[in-house]
Formats: sequence, C-alpha cells, structure tokens
Amino acid sequence: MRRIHVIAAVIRDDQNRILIAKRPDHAHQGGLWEFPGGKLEEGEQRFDGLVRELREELGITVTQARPLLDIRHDYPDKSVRLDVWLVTGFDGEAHGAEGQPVRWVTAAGLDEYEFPAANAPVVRAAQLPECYLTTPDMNDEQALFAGLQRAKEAGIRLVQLRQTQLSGSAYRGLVERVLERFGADFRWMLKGDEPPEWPGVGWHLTGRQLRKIWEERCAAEASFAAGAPLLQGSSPGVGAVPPPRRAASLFAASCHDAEELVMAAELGVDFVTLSPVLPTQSHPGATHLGWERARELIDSVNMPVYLLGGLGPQELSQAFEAGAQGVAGIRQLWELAGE
Ligand SMILES: Nc1nc2c([nH]c(=O)n2[C@@H]2O[C@H](COP(=O)(O)OP(=O)(O)OP(=O)(O)O)[C@@H](O)[C@H]2O)c(=O)[nH]1
Ligand SMILES: [Mg+2]
Repeated sequence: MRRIHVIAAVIRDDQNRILIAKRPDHAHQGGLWEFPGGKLEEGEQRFDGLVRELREELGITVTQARPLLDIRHDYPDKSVRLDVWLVTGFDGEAHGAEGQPVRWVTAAGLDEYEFPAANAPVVRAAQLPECYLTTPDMNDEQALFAGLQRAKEAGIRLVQLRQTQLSGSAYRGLVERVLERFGADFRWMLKGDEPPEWPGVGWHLTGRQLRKIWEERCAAEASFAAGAPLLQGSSPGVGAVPPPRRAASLFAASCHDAEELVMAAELGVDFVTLSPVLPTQSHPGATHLGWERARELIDSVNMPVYLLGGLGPQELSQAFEAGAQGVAGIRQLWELAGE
C-alpha cells in the first residue's frame, strides 16, 4: 500500500493551549478529533504544505513552525506518514473554515479527547517539553533543592530524580520530601524496579531494566502460547501480558541502540532517551552515536525521543532537525539552572 504523506499541526497559542478539530463523520477516521492538516501535494515542500493546509482548514497564515514528530502508521485500509509540526506563530483568527468544530484545549486536556490510533505518540509529543533534566547525584539535599528551585525558574518542566547513590528507603524518603516541595512544579520521573507508588509520577527504566522486563515478558508470552495458565492481570489474546505501568503517569526508558528502541516501543513507553549522541565528560573515550546515526534511529521509531549525551539547550535546534523531541541532560541542564 502506498504511504500517504500527511502534514499535521500542533498549534500552540500564547496561553499554551492547543487547537484540535473534529473530523467530518464521512471522512477516514471520521468523528474523531485531529490535529489540523492534510495530504502533501505532489512536488510540494513540507513547510509549504503546512501553510496551505492551515490556510484552507483554519484561515490562518503560519509565521513560525518547526518539525515536532514524524511517524508512520498502518491502518487496515490506509498507510500514513504523519509529519507533525509545532506551530507557535500565525496570523489570523483560527476557525473551522470547512465547517468543522475546533477547540483550544490545554496540553493535559488532550487526554479527554478521542483521536485516531496513529495519534497517541503525537498527543504525547504535544504534552512533553523540549528539555528533560536528570538530577546529578548530590548528597547535599539543600543544594539539590536549591538547584531544583533554579531549574523551575529556568523553565524546566520534566525531571528525573535519579540519585544513583541512593536506593531503598533512603531514595523513597528523598522522593517524599522532593514531591512535597516540588510535586506540582515538574512532571516527575523516578527510577526503580517497580512503577512508582505515587499517583501521577512517572517511571524511567535504565537500559538494563528495559532488557530484563523485555525478556520476562517474552518468557511469559511464550508460556502463555504454550498453554500455561494466565499470569495474574493478563487477558487472553495477542500481547497477553500487559506492560507494567499505572494509568495517567509517564513511562520511559533509556535506549542506546536500535534493539533497545524496539523493546521500548513494544513495551508501550511514552518516550525514550537515546544516548550518547556526543562524547561526554563522564565517558570521554566511549563510543558515541553521532548526529547522523541518531537521526536514523529516531526515524525508525514512532515515539518522542530525547537526545542525550554531551548536549544542552544550545543543541536544541540541531536535535529538532534530527527529529527529536528535544534534549535530555544532567550537567548542561543543571548548569543552565545556575550554580
Ligand atoms: N489531518 C490529520 N490527519 C490525520 C491525523 N491522524 C491521522 O491518522 N490522520 C489521517 O491522515 C489522513 C489525512 O487526511 P485528511 O483527511 O486530513 O487530508 P486532507 O485534509 O488533504 O483532506 P481531503 O482528502 O478531504 O482533501 C487521513 O487518512 C487521516 O485519517 C491527524 O491528527 N490530523
Ligand atoms: Mg485535513
């Protein structure tokens, strides 16, 4: 089946609201909500297609936009490439120029609407920020808190509390204190062998945990296929063993190669980090992916990818060009928040 190249737009206004539109009942995936856009025409440049579609469908003229997420999805009757752009500047008042209902909703509010199946990672990309901070290991809790305060003021919104020097009850105690003070300021990601017990708090797997969970799941599926009794919590059918997660919280993994990206995608993560893109201070001699390989790997998956390793906010536009959601980091993002 020939894949149709579709340009779609996550349009964000100055109040950080996002525009969605309802597809006509008779259309493909009719009656569902969508990000405005449509088919790229023969020989048309991607940006030109974006401008044309939003003029036709919403009566606005795009003045500022960049690629956000580029994915492929196969419906039973149609294969699409959803080439999604983030539009942050436009002239005119957006309205349903083809009679379609349109609505401005908050990023979190997108969860309340029903989109075509291809859109799940697009909704995630629309909700996730450009920078993903991992806290450096710090024994001085006051310094950690001061750094988090600065990160908040610098506009960081997504943070992994890693603290490799802590585990068990010492880590849990720190989590309690951090959430009490900064629970509402960031979307939090935690490490651990189990999904976090705090509501709304996300879980970030290391590459090693990702492989382990993947192998356990493959073993469970093999024994299910061989007629073994169902594991608790699983339902019959393909992919009978559901990925371990709690609703309404993010699930992510650290990936380093194509194999780990496939595992993460099949476990249904919301996003991944991909590293190391460049040599880092902590591992100066280690092999790194480089920009070209990073771009290829991002292109091979259908989910938001943060590039990690020797990168900071200065590399954001290069990361966007490679198709990434943005950059992740410890040192550069922590230092951005000032010492
Ligand atoms: N615009 C848009 N299309 C989407 C989204 N998600 C998704 O799966 N699609 C699919 O991508 C294709 C885009 O087609 P479209 O109907 O918008 O195309 P168009 O504006 O050129 O319309 P036309 O064919 O009536 O001229 C459809 O098959 C649609 O189901 C989305 O969020 N926005
Ligand atoms: Mg359309």
